[in-house]
Amino acid sequence: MKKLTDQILHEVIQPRPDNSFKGTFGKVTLVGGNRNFGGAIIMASTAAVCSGAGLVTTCTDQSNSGALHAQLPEAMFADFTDDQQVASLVSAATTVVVGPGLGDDETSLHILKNVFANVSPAQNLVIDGSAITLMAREKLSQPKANVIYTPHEMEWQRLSGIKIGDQTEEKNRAVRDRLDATVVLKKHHTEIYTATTTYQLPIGTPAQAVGGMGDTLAGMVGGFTAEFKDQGTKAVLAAVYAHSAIADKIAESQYIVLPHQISRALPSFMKKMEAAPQEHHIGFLN
Ligand SMILES: NC(=O)C1=CN([C@@H]2O[C@H](COP(=O)(O)OP(=O)(O)OC[C@H]3O[C@@H](n4cnc5c(N)ncnc54)[C@H](O)[C@@H]3O)[C@@H](O)[C@H]2O)[C@@H](O)CC1
Ligand SMILES: Nc1ncnc2c1ncn2[C@@H]1O[C@H](COP(=O)(O)OP(=O)(O)O)[C@@H](O)[C@H]1O
Ligand SMILES: [Mg+2]
Repeated sequence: MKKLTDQILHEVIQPRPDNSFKGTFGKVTLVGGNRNFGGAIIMASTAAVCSGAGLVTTCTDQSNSGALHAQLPEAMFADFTDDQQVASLVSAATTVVVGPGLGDDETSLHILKNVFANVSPAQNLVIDGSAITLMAREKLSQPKANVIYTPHEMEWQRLSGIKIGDQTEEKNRAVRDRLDATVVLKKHHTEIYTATTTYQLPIGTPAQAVGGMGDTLAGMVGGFTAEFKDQGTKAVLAAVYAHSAIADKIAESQYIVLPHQISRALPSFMKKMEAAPQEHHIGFLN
């Protein structure tokens, strides 16, 4: 297993060209957040916006609209039960993120099927949380797209059939190869399975063991893969690394890290990473 280093950040986070506009940095469409889990999709959307995606649209339960706009006026809203609107927002996206707080009832399943029916091979599709659980339970086929799964160990057990205690690199890779997708297996020292390589994240802290931490990562993967779309899988690696690097820094002075704090720290963190490597350790949160 290859250990990720902060080098990945310097490779991926490039200065923005002068001659650019929001369309240069990709569109992210996020789908999730039922009546009970609105916070999950708001956290994911916040992460996508703060990662620098050009345009972010959140397809969620109508009841979350006010909270979304109050927290994150940069995001646009769509009702996730409006099949036609979701279909066109999914088709137009650089990256689609589906699953944070989606839930696992009949409505959730219908929405997930609509998303899967409208993605195309050139798009990135981040499948997280409830969407992984639903796919496994309903035995849904994986749509043709550049698929990135972000399961925790139980979600990976459901999807892969490999029990948590048996999730070895060899077994995980065999399932990854069958899926032909990128797998971000989240835990302490998260593992990332790409087509060619297995990476391990050597950083991260138990201060991250807080609800919404994975929703935030899913939004960051969405934001990075849209903004840095030419970087391919490296954008996923950079998002995973940045998520825990920021958390480690916050955890120097806090017992726990709140997921939205990671998102809010992203713009200044990314500015430091864009700078020369020798400068990047100097207190980016100050
Ligand atoms: N504020 C919100 O709205 C939140 C909504 N959430 C959403 O709630 C839905 C259900 O997700 P959950 O993950 O809570 O529930 P799940 O039922 O999918 O997974 C939790 C179960 O997995 C087990 N488990 C084993 N290993 C684990 C590991 N390494 N990490 C996490 N759990 C592990 C736990 O003990 C528990 O029994 C998702 O759609 C998620 O996005 C959660 O993210 C929590 C916050
Ligand atoms: N002890 C830990 N050490 C490092 N990272 C952790 C630890 N516990 C949780 N995390 C990270 O927090 C996130 C949890 O994801 P997930 O369980 O999907 O959260 P949620 O669905 O509540 O948002 C993952 O990125 C995981 O790697
Ligand atoms: Mg999760």
